[in-house]
Amino acid sequence: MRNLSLLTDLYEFSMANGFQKDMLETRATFDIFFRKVPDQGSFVITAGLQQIIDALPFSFTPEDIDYFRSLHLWGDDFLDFLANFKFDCHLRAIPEGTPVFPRESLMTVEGPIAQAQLLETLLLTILNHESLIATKARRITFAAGDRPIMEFGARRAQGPDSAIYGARAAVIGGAASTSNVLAGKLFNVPVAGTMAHSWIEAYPDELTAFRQWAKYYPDNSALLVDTYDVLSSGVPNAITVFKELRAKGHEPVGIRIDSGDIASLSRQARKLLDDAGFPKAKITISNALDENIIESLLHQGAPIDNFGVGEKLITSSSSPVLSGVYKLAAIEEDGKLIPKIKISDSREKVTIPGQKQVYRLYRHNTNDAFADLIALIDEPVADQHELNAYDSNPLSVNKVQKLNDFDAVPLLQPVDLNQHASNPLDIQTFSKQAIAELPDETKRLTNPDTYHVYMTTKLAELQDELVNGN
Ligand SMILES: Nc1ncnc2c1ncn2[C@@H]1O[C@H](COP(=O)(O)OP(=O)(O)OP(=O)(O)O)[C@@H](O)[C@H]1O
Ligand SMILES: O=P(O)(O)OC[C@H]1O[C@H](OP(=O)(O)OP(=O)(O)O)[C@H](O)[C@@H]1O
Ligand SMILES: O=C(O)c1cccnc1
Repeated sequence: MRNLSLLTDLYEFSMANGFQKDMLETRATFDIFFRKVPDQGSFVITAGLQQIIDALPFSFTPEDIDYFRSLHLWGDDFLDFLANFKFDCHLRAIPEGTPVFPRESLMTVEGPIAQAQLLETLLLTILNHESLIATKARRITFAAGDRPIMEFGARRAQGPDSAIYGARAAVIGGAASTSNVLAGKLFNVPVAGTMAHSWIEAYPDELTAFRQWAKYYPDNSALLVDTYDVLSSGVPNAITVFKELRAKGHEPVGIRIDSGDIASLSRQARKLLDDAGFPKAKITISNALDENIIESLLHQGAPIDNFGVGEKLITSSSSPVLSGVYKLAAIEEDGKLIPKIKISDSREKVTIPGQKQVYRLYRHNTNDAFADLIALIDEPVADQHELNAYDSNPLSVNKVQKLNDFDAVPLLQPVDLNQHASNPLDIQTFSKQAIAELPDETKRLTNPDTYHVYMTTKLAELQDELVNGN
């Protein structure tokens, strides 16, 4: 694992330098949350916790300290502090794969303020990226239904890290496999793929190219049929090779189409394959696919079995930013954590103060989640079945709601920095279960219904008090 301790903005060090002088032992709590869901969806799939665990505890090497010294920004006392500090931050996080909603904390950091401040950029870059791609993958796999999505994006990702961790996040969000071999090795997820046009172009003709492929991969013969002409050349040549394979006792896998009008080509290719006696040969489609094109193709009745999805998934190109933020929620005074708030010009940006817990509320004795609730950490929410709740969205008109007959399950859990990494496919399974618990109206891709995130009365009053008292 690379040392990512310096992957932070300069101002974090500048602040830590001052904190080290003014409040060395003072502890603080920071929250990570976001305000807007990409693609106007209703929820984000959280991902990236494992990479944060891998990057911690952070520390600085003698070379790092030499580099800091060369900047001539800070004195020896701060450089000694950086060289010698013992990591003492405690993280709580909502597990990877969980659907999460605006304004609720996905992660909290509690620790000496100079250390906790230094974590901001690193935690955000990891969580924002992986959660963004897991969320996009969830949208794409939702559109595809039970048809597998192969993640094909490495070549179009914004650099190697986005390709590698994006592939992991794509699997968390629902992709069945990745074409990225390094991601396959690092995260123990399935790798899969077909062939490129270069394979076909390299041989004297398409039939020879298909035959050679079938010779080397008799049981993995997904042939790319659109190099010359799908219907007059690609599919007929594939059928010829499929017949030869079957004569030798191998069942062909199928074809891939990567251009043209996919609905019409897949329909005609299906008929040719069926008529030739290959109803089980699968049709894989690729070419700048996303959830909208996939929905449209399926709506057009295109007989597609698998989708290969690259650039629009790995870059989340339609909505390429998840703006998770890191905000101070409490700071120690006289041995107690005192809630803090950020009030800004825009009501939307007022933060929720204090050390908190996030609960998923289920209708009593069911797995039907209907809302989330943010509470102060020491409120006994899990024992209650009735309460007055305040919408955490400052723009909401129906501020107060009476909630009753619910079970509350806490979502933020302590993070063990030594915890064993889970397989992304297991996280995917967990994620699907957690999504299944949400109301169907909140899951549709277009104009999903709002899933409410409430605050307890105590928390709402605290927020009001701090807004009015400042
Ligand atoms: N029937 C269809 N309905 C909706 N979208 C389609 C359909 N057929 C293809 N598409 C999508 O339309 C977009 C453009 O397709 P087109 O074949 O013109 O792509 P292209 O990139 O120009 O082709 P090529 O890869 O040959 O250069 C792609 O994103 C493709 O997935
Ligand atoms: O379109 P994506 O969703 O990113 O899927 C991956 C693309 O990568 C390959 O294209 P290639 O690099 O050969 O370029 P092409 O667009 O000319 O096919 C493949 O044939 C897909 O079209
Ligand atoms: O295996 C494939 O078919 C593949 C892999 C990456 C990009 N495009 C296609």
